[in-house]
Amino acid sequence: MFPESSTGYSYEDCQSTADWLLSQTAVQPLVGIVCGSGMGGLADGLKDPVAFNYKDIPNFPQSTVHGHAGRLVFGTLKGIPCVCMQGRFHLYEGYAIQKITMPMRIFKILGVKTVILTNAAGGLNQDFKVGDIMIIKDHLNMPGFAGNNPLTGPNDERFGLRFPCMSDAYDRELQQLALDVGSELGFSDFLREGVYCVLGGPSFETIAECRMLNKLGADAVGMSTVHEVIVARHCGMRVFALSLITNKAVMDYDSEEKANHEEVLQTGKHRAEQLERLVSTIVARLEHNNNYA
Ligand SMILES: O=P(O)(O)O[C@H]1O[C@H](CO)[C@@H](O)[C@H]1O
Ligand SMILES: Nc1nc2[nH]cnc2c(=O)[nH]1
Repeated sequence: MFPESSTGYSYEDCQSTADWLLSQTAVQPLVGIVCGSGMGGLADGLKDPVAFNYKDIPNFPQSTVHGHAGRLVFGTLKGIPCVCMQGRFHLYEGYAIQKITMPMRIFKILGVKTVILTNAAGGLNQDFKVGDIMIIKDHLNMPGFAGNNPLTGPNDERFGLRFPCMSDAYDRELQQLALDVGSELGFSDFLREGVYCVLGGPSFETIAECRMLNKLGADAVGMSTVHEVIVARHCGMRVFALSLITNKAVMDYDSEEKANHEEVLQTGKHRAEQLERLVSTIVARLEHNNNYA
């Protein structure tokens, strides 16, 4: 059903990519950050950055989506060594799901303990507003229901278990930390919690689909993150993830609104500064609590 499902990268392929990166930079990252659509500015906060274009990194896929620069940036955030993906990969770009998620395994081999993922998402929860930041507490993996899971194929125990648990995918301590940090920064008015649903994309949802997803318990919908979370948890990294609500999912046949990628990128720009402060303060507190792992 998924012809490329066994053509993911081997442990040795991932190791050689990680070794190549470590031979080019002195930064040994403890935190890995993934920038969502229009949120590449998160990487601009890194001190003493060393950046690699994806096209120059052995085995790395290429970014093809506007708003995803396609660079891996190493540096420090408030003194903590970090690596940041300025651009991620999506199913709709045509990559096998194992390729989309391969950077998580590179993170693991590089020594990353905590992964922070961000995404742009449509708000299904009727209480959400454009510009809200939703702390992800759980997910609905729609491609996974259809058998497209990034762990499909032979399992290499050096990465993790054949049947990893996902009921604790989103670290509860980190969710609380984010709420605390958000409140201290005065962000409580636009900080939410909820369930993220991933679809394959690239078409946005119909009205009937949005209504269905909302009934199923999803608060936000997007086309990423969940695959990365599954692979990150499989290999034992802690995960924190958030969605920027860039548009309201259209739920009403009288609505004139139409989802579009330009609005998604614009909302990212508007919230860029607050997102950067939220993420960098969370990273700084990781050190304070000594809770990378
Ligand atoms: O999830 P990220 O990468 O933030 O991007 C989101 O924004 C794009 C649609 O505008 C889709 O790729 C969707 O997944
Ligand atoms: N699937 C999906 N992805 C998005 N990314 C940003 N907004 C949306 C949306 O409304 N739907």
